[in-house]
Amino acid sequence: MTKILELRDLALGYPGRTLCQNLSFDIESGTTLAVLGANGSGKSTFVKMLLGLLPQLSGEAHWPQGRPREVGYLAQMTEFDRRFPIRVRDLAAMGAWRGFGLWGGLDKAGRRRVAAALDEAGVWDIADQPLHTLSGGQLQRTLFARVILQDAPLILLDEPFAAVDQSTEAHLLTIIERWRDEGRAVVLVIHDLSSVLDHCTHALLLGDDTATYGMVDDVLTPERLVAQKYMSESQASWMFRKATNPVAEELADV
Ligand SMILES: Nc1ncnc2c1ncn2[C@@H]1O[C@H](COP(=O)(O)OP(=O)(O)OP(=O)(O)O)[C@@H](O)[C@H]1O
Repeated sequence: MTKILELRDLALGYPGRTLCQNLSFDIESGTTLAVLGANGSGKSTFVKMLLGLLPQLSGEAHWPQGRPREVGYLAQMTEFDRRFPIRVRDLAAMGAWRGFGLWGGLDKAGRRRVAAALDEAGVWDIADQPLHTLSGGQLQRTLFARVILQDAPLILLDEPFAAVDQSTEAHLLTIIERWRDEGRAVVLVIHDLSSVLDHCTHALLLGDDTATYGMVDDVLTPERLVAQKYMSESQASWMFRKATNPVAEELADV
């Protein structure tokens, strides 16, 4: 595994408002980091800091291999204006703009890459549809195709499953797993604990002025989730009974 980013004693927030501090860990290639926490705990702030849109309040963020030319990014869907008058294939192709420049056109190889990304994301059949006609799930798949085309070593996804159904979520999770298998690092803000337990390697749990980082199974214990007010005791006992009891899981799937 290669270190992509080293965070040391980092404090996050805004002038006059610290959200969390003492963040010290590495983000490495071939890992999937789930960022969890209650609303307002600073998850999007953390992602925006990684993206370089916000400075940290203090501490250091160091890129041992140099800052990558491209960081893949998917913003929260609520930040996206789908009235933009372009088609599915044009939005996806924006992920490959470095290959053809801001004002240039795609060559044959570029068009093939766009088609392959749309196909992998499951939106090839609607490639010519304008954005305003898409459902939430179709738009999210198109945005995933754009991230595929960014071909970045670090990929940041802010609530990628917020407006999608179960089968779309399962499909998008396979793309995230491929990214990890290819040695990319994926950081995703996510609320669904069962997806975190099944698909992520590491977790960062943000709470009131606290942050816990580690392997998923070490961080997401029922006791900690309750202590950090992420869920109530009854929710935690239901959740973990389901996650650790295969018979209950099978019954839940019927
Ligand atoms: N530009 C800003 N200036 C000052 N405070 C901000 C700014 N942007 C966000 N905040 C505050 O910082 C806190 C954390 O916001 P953030 O969006 O990172 O939370 P979050 O964990 O992603 O929340 P959610 O789950 O609701 O998306 C919130 O209280 C928010 O109001």
